[in-house]
Amino acid sequence: MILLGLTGSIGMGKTTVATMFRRMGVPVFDADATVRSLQGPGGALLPAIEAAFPGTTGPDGVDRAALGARVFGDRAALRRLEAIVHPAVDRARRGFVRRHRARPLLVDDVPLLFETGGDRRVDAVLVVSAPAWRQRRRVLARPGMSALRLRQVLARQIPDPIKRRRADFVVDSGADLATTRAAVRRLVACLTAHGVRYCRTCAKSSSIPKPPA
Ligand SMILES: CC(C)(COP(=O)(O)OP(=O)(O)OC[C@H]1O[C@@H](n2cnc3c(N)ncnc32)[C@H](O)[C@@H]1O)[C@@H](O)C(=O)NCCC(=O)NCCS
Ligand SMILES: Nc1ncnc2c1ncn2[C@@H]1O[C@H](COP(=O)(O)OP(=O)(O)OP(=O)(O)O)[C@@H](O)[C@H]1O
Repeated sequence: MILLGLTGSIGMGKTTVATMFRRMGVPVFDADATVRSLQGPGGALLPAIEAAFPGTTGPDGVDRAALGARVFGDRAALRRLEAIVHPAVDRARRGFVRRHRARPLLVDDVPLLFETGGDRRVDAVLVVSAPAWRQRRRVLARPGMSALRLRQVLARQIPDPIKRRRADFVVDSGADLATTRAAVRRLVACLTAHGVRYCRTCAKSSSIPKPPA
């Protein structure tokens, strides 16, 4: 079984590509959704988070703005939060892998895969990437998003060119959805038929798209 890490910077199309994998029958573990459910109403992590960061949880779960204000900009506090959140996400992921262990390919969708060292636990990494101007246009079209907030998020993420360099595979999401879907389909077919090592060679010879870093 191959565990493929799926990542990409904000607005690059990672969620869209994760949906494409699901529709092709590939099980996808959604790390972000897992965090949200563990931190949501009645979530298993609420007592530990309240103990470490008093006043940041309530009947609706974690107050993300309040918790963000406590941890972003304070490295030690963020590490304390991660020490609560990440082991629980790892447990949920191990359960997901166990449930689907008979499948040839699983996807681990983690927005901060490289930032949190998750690339070490997967067999290969797929980065979804588009030109920066297109990313910016997509993100700024979202309600409540501003140029300042985009700058702040980008400052906390490893830059896209470095992600692409570190990736085994890159899917270009800069063109239309059909082109991206075709690239995902080629990757699924190659990985399930031949495995990671062979597909890395395919990617280099460009039958699976890997734009230059
Ligand atoms: C502090 C929280 C509640 C703030 O939530 P909020 O919805 O306001 O922001 P969101 O999660 O969308 O993060 C905004 C941006 O901050 C950055 N960021 C979030 N968590 C981290 C982190 N652990 N390390 C570095 N950057 C981070 C990302 O670039 C992200 O795009 C939330 O980010 C959180 O619980 N983070 C810690 C858990 C974690 O590491 N999650 C991600 C990986 S599993
Ligand atoms: N070829 C393409 N591939 C992927 N997404 C595309 C493409 N063309 C247009 N889009 C659009 O770009 C947007 C990408 O948003 P998406 O939520 O998938 O990104 P994301 O990387 O998950 O973002 P975030 O990290 O902020 O959650 C969607 O609205 C999607 O429809």
